[in-house]
Amino acid sequence: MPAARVLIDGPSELVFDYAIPDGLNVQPGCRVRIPLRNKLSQGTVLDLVEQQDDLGFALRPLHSLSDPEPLITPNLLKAGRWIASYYGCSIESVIRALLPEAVRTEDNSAKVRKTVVLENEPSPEILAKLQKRAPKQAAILSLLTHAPDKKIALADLGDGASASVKSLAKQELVRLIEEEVRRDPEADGIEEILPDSPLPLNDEQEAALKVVLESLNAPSSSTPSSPILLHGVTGSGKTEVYLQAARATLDLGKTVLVLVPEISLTPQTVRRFRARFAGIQEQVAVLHSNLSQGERFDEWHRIRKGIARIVIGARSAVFAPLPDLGLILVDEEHENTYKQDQIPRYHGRDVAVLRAALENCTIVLGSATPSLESFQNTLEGKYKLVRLAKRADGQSLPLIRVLDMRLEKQKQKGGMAILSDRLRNALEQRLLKNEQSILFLNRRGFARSLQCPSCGHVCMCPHCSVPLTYHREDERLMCHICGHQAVVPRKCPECRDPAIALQGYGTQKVEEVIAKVLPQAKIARIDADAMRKKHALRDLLNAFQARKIDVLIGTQMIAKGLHFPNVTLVGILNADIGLHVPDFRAGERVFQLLTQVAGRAGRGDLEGEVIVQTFTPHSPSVQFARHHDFDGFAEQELEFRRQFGFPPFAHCAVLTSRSTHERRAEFTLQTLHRRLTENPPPGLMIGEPMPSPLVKTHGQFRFQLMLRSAKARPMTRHVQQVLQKTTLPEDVTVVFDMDAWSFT
Ligand SMILES: Nc1ncnc2c1ncn2[C@@H]1O[C@H](COP(=O)(O)OP(=O)(O)OP(=O)(O)O)[C@@H](O)[C@H]1O
Ligand SMILES: [Zn+2]
Ligand SMILES: [Zn+2]
Repeated sequence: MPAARVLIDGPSELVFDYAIPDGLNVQPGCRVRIPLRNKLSQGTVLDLVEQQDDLGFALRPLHSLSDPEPLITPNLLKAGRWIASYYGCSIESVIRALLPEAVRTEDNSAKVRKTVVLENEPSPEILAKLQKRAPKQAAILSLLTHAPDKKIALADLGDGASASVKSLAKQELVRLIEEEVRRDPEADGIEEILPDSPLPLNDEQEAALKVVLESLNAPSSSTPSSPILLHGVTGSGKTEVYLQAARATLDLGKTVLVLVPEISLTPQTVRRFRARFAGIQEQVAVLHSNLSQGERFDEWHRIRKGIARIVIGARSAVFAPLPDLGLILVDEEHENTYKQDQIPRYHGRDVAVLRAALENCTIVLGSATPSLESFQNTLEGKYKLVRLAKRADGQSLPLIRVLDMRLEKQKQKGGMAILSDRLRNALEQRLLKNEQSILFLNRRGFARSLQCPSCGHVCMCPHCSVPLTYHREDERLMCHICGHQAVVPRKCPECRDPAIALQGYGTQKVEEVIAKVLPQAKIARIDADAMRKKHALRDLLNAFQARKIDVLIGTQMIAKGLHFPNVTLVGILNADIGLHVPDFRAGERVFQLLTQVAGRAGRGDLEGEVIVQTFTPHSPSVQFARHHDFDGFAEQELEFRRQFGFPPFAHCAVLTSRSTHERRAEFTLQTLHRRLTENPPPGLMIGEPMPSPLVKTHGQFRFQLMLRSAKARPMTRHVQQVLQKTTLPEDVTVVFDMDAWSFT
């Protein structure tokens, strides 16, 4: 008689075996009710195990099944185990990701959503006090004051907001109510979508589709076909290839999973899927982050039953329980939003590749700027490479001009040098011709490097070839990889200019400047603040589409997948910023960003122009982007990565300790470092414990060290073993981030 090995819900990771009562069809992945101490609890069956005869006591029988069918399919359970061991996290945390809260809680029929309502406008004194003492509460209040109807769903405030809300409620500043919601996620202001039909493909698209179809039609008995990397320049019609591949998959009676970096930032992609499959609207499920619990529950079950046959969602949708999965599409596969920055810290694209292998289905990773990880996989023959080198509408890629802001700075004599004369003239011309412009402000990275405004010199680590980070508190420069330290130079080491200093300005400032030089222009701004209001982004993009706006100013948010035929000018104000952060992917990110942003120009009948303002005009990221030369960039960047032992030639993980108590956080990491170096697996490179670039956030001090190894598993295992053997002080949290994408 097999017994059921059950993982009990809850943070304590309890796993117990239970006997299976006669007549109960219990399988791995089933949700069950079990007796625990004196009450009934819920859990998930991880495995069926042989009951041992010599236990000396009888196992307690489990009580009942919560759902007659296993909620986690065998393949997803396998993926879950892989994630737990690869990323070094608990299987419980992975099950949480696999089964959304809405699906795990038993009473999911509730059609209510917990909503936070502003009860009393906070006085400036209270706000100031909160900003110091409880910044999270202050942030919630400021969100509420700007929200429509002064209310926001609790779920939209993100993980861990409950405590802050509770405390705000105690101060009678907010109220938590349960709001009735409609269960139709579409009912909420989605505009009418006109159906469209497939476009005749051009030769390149045809060839790309053929590769996908070959994989789709491969007999299921054969070995799984390799993942396909679709490298298509901006505007080359990748989406059309996705759409036709999706259609072919449905025709085979199979289902389709579409992953996008973020639903709200890729409205046009979502809209095109809806439009193409409009006749079978109910077959498309879009997993927004703002679904209520009830909606999420409904969608999840619609997917599991095979009613929804196309699922579009961000990272976590990789766990959507689609039956008969035939095709996974990962759009903008290079995007770092695919990496989850909370436990379990999985990478959505990598899990998608794993899932495709387990389900023996086709997977396409698409991008105009593929990650070097994926690209290297094509060079090693693990992935197939398919290319779309031309724009679908026959237009050429936009002309990119690089403007040396060091000269501009001299001309403008000590000013902030936000807008060059060249860019200003170009904007004026567009206004005269009634064409539109996008101005892009790079805001990545708060941890600033030191750059000379006169000659563009950046202070670099002599050992690691990454920029040194400036620590204001103690006026030091520090390398976050090896620990090298230097004093802040009084003069630029290159040109002797004493003005070497931090630069930084925001979208608001840009808006001011533009309004001054182009008083007649209609200007709008998209940034994190503007995004907060529901539908604000969509409304703004619609207004831009309708040409009610001349100049759109924005940050990273406008870099992705937008298609506006009347945009003929894109200005990139400060191409450098992201270049000088202490992150070996900095160059890659800047290249991606410049290419993607430039790709927003000239997507209609009119030719596009891109002006890139930079203090380092000769940096490879800028130059290769300017020449639309992905291969050139990849070759040089891969050489650098290989030489210094960075991904894709090694796995890179970060171990972080944090505490409100600075010394204890530091001491803990030093202890861990000592133990890690005691008998490391061969090939493991262990960095020095260092303050994080963001040393103090949310009142916590953070220290980190970087680990690298060509082999992933031995590294994760070694760290887990050391962590298990080490008793951490109560007020210190230690986080292990495998395949880290953020080093701040
Ligand atoms: N075969 C085709 N014939 C005519 N027009 C096409 C064809 N394929 C795509 N297009 C059009 O070309 C434009 C750009 O295509 P699409 O947005 O799919 O490109 P993309 O590669 O996804 O771009 P990006 O990476 O920049 O988001 C769209 O307006 C699309 O309708
Ligand atoms: Zn200088
Ligand atoms: Zn260094």
